[in-house]
Amino acid sequence: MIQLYNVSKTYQNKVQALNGITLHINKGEFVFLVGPSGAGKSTLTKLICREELPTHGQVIVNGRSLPRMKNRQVPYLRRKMGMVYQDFRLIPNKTVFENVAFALEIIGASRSEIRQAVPEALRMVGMEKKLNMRPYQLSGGEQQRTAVARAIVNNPALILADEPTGNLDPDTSWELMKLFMDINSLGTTILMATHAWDIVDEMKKRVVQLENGVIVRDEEGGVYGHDH
Ligand SMILES: Nc1ncnc2c1ncn2[C@@H]1O[C@H](COP(=O)(O)OP(=O)(O)OP(=O)(O)O)[C@@H](O)[C@H]1O
Repeated sequence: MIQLYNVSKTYQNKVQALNGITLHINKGEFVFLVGPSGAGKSTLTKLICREELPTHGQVIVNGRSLPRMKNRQVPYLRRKMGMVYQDFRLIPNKTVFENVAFALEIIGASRSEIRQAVPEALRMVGMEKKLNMRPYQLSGGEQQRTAVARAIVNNPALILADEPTGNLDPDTSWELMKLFMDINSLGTTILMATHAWDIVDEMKKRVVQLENGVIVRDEEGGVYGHDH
């Protein structure tokens, strides 16, 4: 599903964020991306959703080469992926329902598709009773659940999550992780950058560790590591 070959990324200010990364992720995997701040985790996720382009190397997602992809094809790539961020990124003046529906509206879904898919996604994350509330009326955990509903409403093959529990307390973080596990068990591939070492240690999934822009460990059933 995701193949990176010898990928490097140097930003315009000459900071080299990634240096010769080769990584393959298969359909259905759950992969944690760990490593100290500045190691290159966010940069890696940005290359996979083509928010950034590599300076060198190849990035292939769903069989398509992203560096070669034309800008106008990017929306089609993004339809097959859902993104979840640390800061939720909900639209403040839209309700829970409208936030999730918006992900479908921008890809031209019909009203009947929206009426069917949005309540389904909200049920999956346990937000079906709060569909008329706005983000400021919700707890952090509820906001992130809404963001997860928005990420899954289009049935994506892949979810990219960048520190999704970074703003949540431990109990809420665990509830969210259970939700990600449920989504993964239905076949969705998940790549999650995180500093939540206790969650990584407990879940025993594949762990890819970055340090200074290189992969220093790639381990099935791994733990977070020693830098915490
Ligand atoms: N848009 C940018 N322009 C210039 N440098 C950047 C940019 N984005 C990231 N960097 C630099 O690239 C390096 C890797 O950053 P990145 O955000 O990928 O790390 P990270 O592992 O996600 O860190 P954190 O855990 O703190 O989120 C850092 O040195 C960072 O300052």
